[in-house]
Amino acid sequence: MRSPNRPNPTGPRPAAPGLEARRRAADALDRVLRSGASMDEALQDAPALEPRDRALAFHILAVSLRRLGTLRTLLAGMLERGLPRSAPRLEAILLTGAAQILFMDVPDHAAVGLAVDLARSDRSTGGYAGLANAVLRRVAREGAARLADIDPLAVDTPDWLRRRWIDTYGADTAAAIAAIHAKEPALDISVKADPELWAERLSGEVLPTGTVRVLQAGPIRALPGFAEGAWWVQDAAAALPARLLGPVAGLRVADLCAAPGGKTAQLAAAGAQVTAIDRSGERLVRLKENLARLNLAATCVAADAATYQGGPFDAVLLDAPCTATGTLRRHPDIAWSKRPQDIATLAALQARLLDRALDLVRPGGLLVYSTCSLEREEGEDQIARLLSARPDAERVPIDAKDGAAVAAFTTPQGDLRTLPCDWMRGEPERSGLDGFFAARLRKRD
Ligand SMILES: C[S@@+](CC[C@H](N)C(=O)[O-])C[C@H]1O[C@@H](n2cnc3c(N)ncnc32)[C@H](O)[C@@H]1O
Repeated sequence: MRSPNRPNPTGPRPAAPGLEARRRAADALDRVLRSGASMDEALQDAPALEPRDRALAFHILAVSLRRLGTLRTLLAGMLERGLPRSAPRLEAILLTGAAQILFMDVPDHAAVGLAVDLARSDRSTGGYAGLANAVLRRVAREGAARLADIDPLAVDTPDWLRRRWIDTYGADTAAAIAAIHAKEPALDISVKADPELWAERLSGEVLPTGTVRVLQAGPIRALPGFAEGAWWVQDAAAALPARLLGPVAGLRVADLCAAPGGKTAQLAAAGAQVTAIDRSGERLVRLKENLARLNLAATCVAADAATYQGGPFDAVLLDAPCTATGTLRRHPDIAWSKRPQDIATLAALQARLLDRALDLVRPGGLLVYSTCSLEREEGEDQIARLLSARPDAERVPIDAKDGAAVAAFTTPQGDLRTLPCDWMRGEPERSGLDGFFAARLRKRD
């Protein structure tokens, strides 16, 4: 590994090991921050990387976004003249370098050396390689101590979200949500059968709701059981809404916003005849690939669910598009890409979808509505509106019959609400789950 002090040799040198993963992480961070791309979008267009390098690039990107406010505060205190305007990409190199030094298991000299190589290799940042070297060496020397003066809860959540969460859930819970966001979440998977066996094979544990939680995962496709389709990736909270439909074997079930198909897979694995509908043809391709790997079947339809003509169905699941503010543990980019006004736009779409979803249920059939949002407008308020507007809908409260672990998340109204800071189980890495809302309704006969 090159030391950051070594003189720059003339002529082309072979790329240092790990440089490509760092380049990809810095490029992706730059895209997320400057053009609002999602983490997946920012990483997917790039030419193929070795799975290990891709996993590393993803990890560096996720940590940089998770601790963005902390890293920016720290760097601002070390850049006497601020960031050079002529080299905006330098910020991404410094952020990803500092993230590796402070929050990842990367030797300081490797993180500094590779960031300097990266700066040098790009025309716009080449002139600032010395600055990158000096700043990141300072981060390595002083960063950990300076972290003590930065309140991650104040800087790593955008103001508008933090204020909303304090209003809705209270200051202590908002602080607990922000604290769990600082930690990397475990890999959660849903298994087709035999969770105990897969927990053992993957050195994981079975959670009270049946999800298997794996702490040391590495590249997902290389894990036992992936290629043979024994399981799929699904957060423990995301696995709950489909279960609220109860036994579905032999029932005709519509999954209205289905892609990439986590809930479709649950319903199909439980024996339902599933019609999986999604507006995005591209995402439906992923759903079909996922079902093929899992050897599960569903009828797939590319359509706008708000105007879809079909059914009636015995049961409908509407996992509506939302701001996804409950998923910041896994998608920290959302904190920085969503805007307050997105809530009203999505809430209007959710209301239309919910009305149509109820139309598609046969009299006496069940409808489950869910979103992975912490915002009331996308959860509790939607159901209050539907129940007051539609006399043909009644709530079927979630209770102990749904299992004690699920019933633990029930609201006073009988809906389900999980928060990222729920399920604190010792170490933060073993704790938490996505923030979800779900309600179960019956269409009156
Ligand atoms: C939260 S994701 C669904 C996740 C999925 N249920 C799962 O468990 O894997 C929302 C999905 O809604 C789709 N969508 C958005 N608007 C839609 C509409 N009007 N009709 C149908 N699908 C829509 C998006 O393409 C996206 O795939």
